[in-house]
Amino acid sequence: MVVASVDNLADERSKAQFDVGAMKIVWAGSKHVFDVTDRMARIVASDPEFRKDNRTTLGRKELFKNTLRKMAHVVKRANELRLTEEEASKLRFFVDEPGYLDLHWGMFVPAIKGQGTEEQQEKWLPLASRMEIIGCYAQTELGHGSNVQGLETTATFDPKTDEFIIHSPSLTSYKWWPGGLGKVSTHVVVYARLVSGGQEHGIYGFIVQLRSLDDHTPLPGIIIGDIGTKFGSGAYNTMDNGFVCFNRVRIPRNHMLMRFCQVTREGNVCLSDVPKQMVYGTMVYVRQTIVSDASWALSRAVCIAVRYSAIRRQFGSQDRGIETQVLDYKTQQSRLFPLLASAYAFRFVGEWLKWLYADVTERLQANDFSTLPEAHACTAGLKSLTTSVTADAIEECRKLCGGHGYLCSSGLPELFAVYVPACTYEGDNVVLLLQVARFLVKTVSRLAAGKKPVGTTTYMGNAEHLMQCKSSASSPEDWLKPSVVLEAFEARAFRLAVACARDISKFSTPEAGFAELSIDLVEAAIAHCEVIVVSRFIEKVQQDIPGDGVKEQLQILCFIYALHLIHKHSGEFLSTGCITPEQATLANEQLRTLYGQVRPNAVSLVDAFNYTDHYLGSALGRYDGNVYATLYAQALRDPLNDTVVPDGYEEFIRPVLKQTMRLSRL
Ligand SMILES: CCCCCCCC/C=C\CCC/C=C/C(=O)SCCNC(=O)CCNC(=O)[C@H](O)C(C)(C)COP(=O)(O)OP(=O)(O)OC[C@H]1O[C@@H](n2cnc3c(N)ncnc32)[C@H](O)[C@@H]1OP(=O)(O)O
Ligand SMILES: Cc1cc2nc3c(=O)[nH]c(=O)nc-3n(C[C@H](O)[C@H](O)[C@H](O)COP(=O)(O)OP(=O)(O)OC[C@H]3O[C@@H](n4cnc5c(N)ncnc54)[C@H](O)[C@@H]3O)c2cc1C
Repeated sequence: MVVASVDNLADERSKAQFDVGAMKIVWAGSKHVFDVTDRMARIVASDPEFRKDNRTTLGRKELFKNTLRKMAHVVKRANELRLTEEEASKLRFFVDEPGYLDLHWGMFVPAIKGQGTEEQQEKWLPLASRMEIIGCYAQTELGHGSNVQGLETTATFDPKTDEFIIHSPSLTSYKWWPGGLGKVSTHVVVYARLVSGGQEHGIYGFIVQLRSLDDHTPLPGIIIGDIGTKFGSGAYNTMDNGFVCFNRVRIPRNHMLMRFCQVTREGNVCLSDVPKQMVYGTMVYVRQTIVSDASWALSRAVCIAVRYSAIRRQFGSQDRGIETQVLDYKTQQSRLFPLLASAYAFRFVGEWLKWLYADVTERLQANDFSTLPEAHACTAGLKSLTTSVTADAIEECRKLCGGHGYLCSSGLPELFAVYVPACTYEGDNVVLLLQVARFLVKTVSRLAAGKKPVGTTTYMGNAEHLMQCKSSASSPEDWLKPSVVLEAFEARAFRLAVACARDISKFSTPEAGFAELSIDLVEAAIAHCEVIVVSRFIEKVQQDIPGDGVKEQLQILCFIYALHLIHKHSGEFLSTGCITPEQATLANEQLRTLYGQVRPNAVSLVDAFNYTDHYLGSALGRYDGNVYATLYAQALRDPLNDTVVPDGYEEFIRPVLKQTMRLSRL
């Protein structure tokens, strides 16, 4: 059935004022990445084994088995097609189903690469890459997640046998949450308190075998299982997040990951000459990948909401003529276009963070640890900012799709349920922002001592100016000047950080001040992270960007991103005196103009994400716009529509009707 809605998207596409193909390359990062991504997405989309439209209707056991089947198929296809690591990881990505492979490749392997000695890497990495063992990452316990130093699991060295004894001393010490642990993994990197010679030496990673490689039963001393059903239908329930209790489980000494700390045959603990925080390296790595993933999740939700908003018509017609596309309503634009702009902003900051991470890793390998605090602050802060915004944005996109957004066939409820734990895992977002705040307060106090700030805090070196400057914006157009925008963001962030540092010093101890002012500190941390995102976006749009009109569109999105934040945080921009109420009004006026400019390009800007209908998984976001027929077809496929008269009629409907009839006769 061809319906009028299909034409809507073709019309929209014909209005584009830029080269969509060139934008696709910018979004992907390079022609090479585009080609790989496109090919892998199509392989997944065309393979019936990777069907996912029934996920929300399956019970937990069926759902999990279905995931196991898909994961096995991923491994088989990757081998058959002789995929490179880059290709295989894209293939897994487009399968779009959380499963043990994510933790095996995303955390177990990186933990060994980052924390293992060369010898240990030589032993374990080939086993892991051939998938002769399946691994996961167990740090969190029932009683402690955020507070890593509070972990209770012990790894006690026994010099008599040259082994570590891994032990869970209490219920609260059971490992709890690790993905892949519950039912699948054969091995785990466990984080535990190292004890040797009766003394504690801090938290380190240990490789422990969990299950027999012959029949998959748990090894002696190990009690293990799944922690139970999680939020949402389908969603993260494809993953076997698990618990494990270790009852004095013995492992060879060389199963401790010893890159940064060695325990000798005699039980002596030798720390290498590196900061102890290097043990947290896997978290830094994963946080960096989570920032990149945020732009994918956000762009996916935005793609659905933009396309549907172009299809959906409400009101505005006289005598039953054609109604207005909801995308034309300014209120819809003001909710949707900042999210579209944020998707691009996060994509670029994610790419930059990848670069930063690679740069820091290179320095660490050369024993230069100077950039470690900044890498920690950037990954923690941007992970927090981008995941919080993305989770809220997915929910906003659901509302932007009206009632149909609430249907599982819109793809949005499941996307939200899968995505929202990103605000918690790899570090609770508030806890991580407090880490950024700690870094900022330190930077401010170093400034006072005459030290020059570097990296993303370089702007703070301009302290005197940032404390005094008043924005020069005197027309809406002035808000299109990068220097005007940047100055406002930098001044707000700096003034908030300085106020926190000043107020902390009024308390009896810095710790007391930090605890009492933590609400302000979190706001200062967000403001600093927004400086990073805005300045990276501005940097991006100042580069040469090939393709007709591509740069112009990105400039529009960049200013939408910045100006919507000024609007959102106007209280802070005003109270810190960075802008006046009149300038805030001018910024808003400019924002409205920019919405008008993005409007004709909106559908093409989401087409540039190059998502397949399989990946989107949404009746509302289909490329061809055939929304209503698809909604109807999917409704008919619902298990409840298998029969016309429902199961339960005889037992539960008929007696009620009969009873009602009896009553009405009385
Ligand atoms: C579909 C395909 C997907 C593919 C992607 C695959 C990836 C899979 C993605 C998702 C699946 C979900 C998997 C989830 C896994 C997990 O959740 S694992 C568990 C993660 N847990 C956490 O993140 C815990 C959070 N807590 C901490 O990180 C720390 O405890 C802390 C909050 C940072 C506090 O640490 P601590 O108490 O030791 O520290 P402080 O006293 O506050 O600080 C001491 C100094 O150390 C500095 N510091 C802290 N952390 C780091 C670090 N990571 N790197 C460098 N430096 C660090 C801190 O700033 C202090 O410095 P200072 O003294 O100079 O101020
Ligand atoms: C889907 C999912 C997958 C996961 N996968 C893994 C995995 O593979 N491996 C693994 O080891 N772990 C995993 N985790 C666990 C995850 O890392 C932790 O849940 C996370 O680190 C948060 O810790 P928590 O649960 O202890 O939260 P808590 O720290 O208990 O947080 C509870 C509340 O307290 C607040 N809070 C805590 N400390 C402070 C503070 N200092 N100041 C102010 N507020 C504070 C938080 O903001 C939050 O609001 C996973 C979790 C989820 C949800």
